[in-house]
Amino acid sequence: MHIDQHHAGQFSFSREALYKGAEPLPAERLRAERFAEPAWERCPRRLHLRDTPAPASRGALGSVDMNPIVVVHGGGASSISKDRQERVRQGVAKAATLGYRILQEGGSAVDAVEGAVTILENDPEFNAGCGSVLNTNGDVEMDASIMNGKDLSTGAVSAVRCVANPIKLARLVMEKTPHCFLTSEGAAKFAAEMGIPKIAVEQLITERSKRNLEKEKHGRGGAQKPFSAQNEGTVGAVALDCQGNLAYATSTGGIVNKMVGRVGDSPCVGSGGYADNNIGAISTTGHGESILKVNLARLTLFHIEQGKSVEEAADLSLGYMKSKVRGLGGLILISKTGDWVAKWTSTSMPWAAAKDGKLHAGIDLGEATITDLSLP
Ligand SMILES: NC(=O)C[C@H](N)C(=O)O
Repeated sequence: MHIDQHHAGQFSFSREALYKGAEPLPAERLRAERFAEPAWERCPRRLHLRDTPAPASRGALGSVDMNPIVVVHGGGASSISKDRQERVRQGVAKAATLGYRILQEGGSAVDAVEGAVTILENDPEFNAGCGSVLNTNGDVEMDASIMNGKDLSTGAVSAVRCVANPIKLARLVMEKTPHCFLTSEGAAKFAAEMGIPKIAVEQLITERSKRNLEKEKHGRGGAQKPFSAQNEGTVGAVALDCQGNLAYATSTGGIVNKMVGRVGDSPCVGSGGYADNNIGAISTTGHGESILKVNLARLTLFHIEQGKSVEEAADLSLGYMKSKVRGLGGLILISKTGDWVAKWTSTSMPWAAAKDGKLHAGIDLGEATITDLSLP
């Protein structure tokens, strides 16, 4: 099943309009405002965008001209069955490629992570958007968050049901409200105000998620395991744009057979992800309750601040979560200098990274392929 969702910004409100009851601004104008500056200002020295070189003064800015990078994950997992592996591989590759293309075309890190996560939410192989796991009532309740490392602005939603792309709603919370986090009915009401189409929850439910709920309820004696085979597939992305801005996005259906109203780590900034241009950007996955207890995302960035490499920081925080609360998971991380890593303590974690025209990807430990990015 595939859901075609109009861009959430089709009919958006400006912040002022939202609070003064004014007319909505057409998406075209909002987009025009966002991309008002010349292409070279958005992506200096990416001269394939426009042949006019940037004035010399632009080059004096310290934070511009970074090599763009996008890294995505498709969730820490116990194992991924052979028949799904190829589809999962293609899903993360497609998301990383699209995110990278957004950056190459002058989009921001926030645009890239939103775009990449939207692709994964629309892919029923992953536990986010269409394909989300089911709660104990057989219903979908989704969590998502996004953060802009430039100014630490952040938006999150939890327990949302009838939207195709929770990550787009999280971005609207970030950009169109004075708040950071909306939940349940409040989030649904806001989605309606933003013109996001309401969809039937059945459109998000797949046969696989129904089977997984049955397995979890009956096949395992009804007990919730800390991180079972059915709890895979949360999605996330981190990006560094050519102006040196970092961002993260994470989206999930949570864990199978969860209690109604359970909120995991993914929408909680500091646990499900974090982005700060002065440090790095990270998106996490795994057993949500464990991730929340150790604030996995911010803990990892703390190690970077202490001078650790991206590998060391990932090993330290994932190791701490394992030893302290016996929690398994994974993460993707880009430092402000453009070092990146994908690491996990679960059995596997599908991931893909796009940088320098190359696509790196893998699922299992020790597996990494490098291919040329197929860009138009
Ligand atoms: N697969 C996952 O990453 C699950 C997610 N962290 C949650 O607990 O909600």
